Amino acid sequence: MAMTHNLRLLSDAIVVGSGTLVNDNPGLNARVPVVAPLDNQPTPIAIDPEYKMPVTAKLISNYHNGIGKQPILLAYRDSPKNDKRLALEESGVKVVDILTPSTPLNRQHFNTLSQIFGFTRFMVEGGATVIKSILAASANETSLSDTLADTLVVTVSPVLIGDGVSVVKNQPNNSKTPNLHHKASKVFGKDVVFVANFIDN
Ligand SMILES: NC(=O)C1=CN([C@@H]2O[C@H](COP(=O)(O)OP(=O)(O)OC[C@H]3O[C@@H](n4cnc5c(N)ncnc54)[C@H](OP(=O)(O)O)[C@@H]3O)[C@@H](O)[C@H]2O)C=CC1
Ligand SMILES: Nc1nc(O)c(N)c(N[C@@H]2O[C@H](COP(=O)(O)O)[C@@H](O)[C@H]2O)n1
Repeated sequence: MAMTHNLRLLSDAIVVGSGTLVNDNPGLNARVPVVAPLDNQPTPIAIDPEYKMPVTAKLISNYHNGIGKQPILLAYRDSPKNDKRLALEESGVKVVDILTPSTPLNRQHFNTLSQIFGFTRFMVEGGATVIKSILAASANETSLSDTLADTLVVTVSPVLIGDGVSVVKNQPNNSKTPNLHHKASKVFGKDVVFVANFIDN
């Protein structure tokens, strides 16, 4: 986890899907091991078009406690301005309507976030659904200079969890599996971390 927190510190924004948000209630701030200064914290971004984020979410309390940046929630264009959305906005969540139903996360979404907020370094933490769409978008890019994602970091822990979660199976239609170039492997405690770059198909 120390490595994860250092990666967070190197990022402008940390992206997770609503599944991770609801299951884990993550903080997504950089704690290395103590909380890094607010100016250096990444902005948490939740892809949460159904407004599943509870107003008690750690992302929100971290913001109010000065240990995390203002959280951003990505919703659909023309999303309803319903009571839940208003409650989240009143709690301090910045809602950005840039998603389109049935459209996986893609370069355009990141370009828009860069234009609005000036982010250039995104770290996509999970979960499987979001990572699958990033891998698919990266595999379908035409050249290395265009690749949406540039680095994949995989941690393998010595824990058996049954079938686990497949990241590249059941990719969206017409998408390829990205080509990867092994960059480095390192043991951290009991975990092995693999780092790979995306290369041209
Ligand atoms: N081991 C690790 O390092 C990590 C593990 N995880 C684990 O992953 C699990 C969650 O994974 P998973 O269930 O796949 O969920 P995700 O966290 O990937 O979230 C998926 C949800 O995000 C929303 N979403 C994603 N892309 C789009 C899009 N383009 N447009 C609209 N909505 C979108 C949808 O929300 P909706 O359905 O609300 O419309 C979708 O169901 C958690 O249990 C967590 O513990 C997570 C992070 C790291
Ligand atoms: N990127 C990443 N690498 C790991 O090795 C991990 N174990 C995780 N875990 C995810 O981090 C989230 C919790 O964050 P906070 O500690 O609450 O800030 C949670 O979503 C885990 O799934 N991520």
